[in-house]
Amino acid sequence: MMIAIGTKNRAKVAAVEAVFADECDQIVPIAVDSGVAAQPFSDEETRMGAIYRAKQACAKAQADVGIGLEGGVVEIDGALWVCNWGALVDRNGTVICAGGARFPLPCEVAEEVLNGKELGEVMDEYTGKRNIRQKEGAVGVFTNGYVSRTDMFFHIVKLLAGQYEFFVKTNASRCQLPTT
Ligand SMILES: O=P(O)(O)OP(=O)(O)OP(=O)(O)OC[C@H]1O[C@@H](n2cnc3c(O)ncnc32)[C@H](O)[C@@H]1O
Repeated sequence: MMIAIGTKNRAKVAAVEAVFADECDQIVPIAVDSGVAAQPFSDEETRMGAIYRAKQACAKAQADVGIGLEGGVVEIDGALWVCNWGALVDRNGTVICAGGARFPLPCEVAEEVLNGKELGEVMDEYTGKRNIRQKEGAVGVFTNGYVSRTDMFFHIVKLLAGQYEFFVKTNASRCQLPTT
């Protein structure tokens, strides 16, 4: 099985490799568009970005499975929270999604993002380090190193892998509520 990941971000690639390395022949990181804003601002936009990345990666690499991982922010009760989503697609049109960790951003970071800066850029300024988005991530910084961005995406990728295995094994139908 060949898996394409819709990113070259090392924190994301490491998470996919940790889950799938033993099970597939090839894992190919490939740069693709997310199809959404560089800084997604809702769960829906972030999830759509993950799906778009997964589909693009699968098609571009002619892989069996494509995986997309996307980070975004969402406003909850007057605060700005980081949200994370993942998607797995296959050549038959199967689409599996999973949401991951959420945590609130400190005021000074949230304000910069609300003023139009990307979180990755703000995190580099805040920490005085470079490329935090490919390393511990905001989650690593604000959990004092307890949970890295790779740990966080590792959990999402396991949710994707497990759901996909269950879906293939049981051919279970997934719920699609009628839209009003
Ligand atoms: O290379 P790609 O795959 O594009 O990864 P990215 O980190 O640049 O892009 P995402 O689409 O995952 O995230 C959207 C924006 O939010 C930022 N972001 C999200 N989660 C983050 C985290 O935990 N740490 C730092 N930046 C984060 C990220 O850097 C982007 O500016």
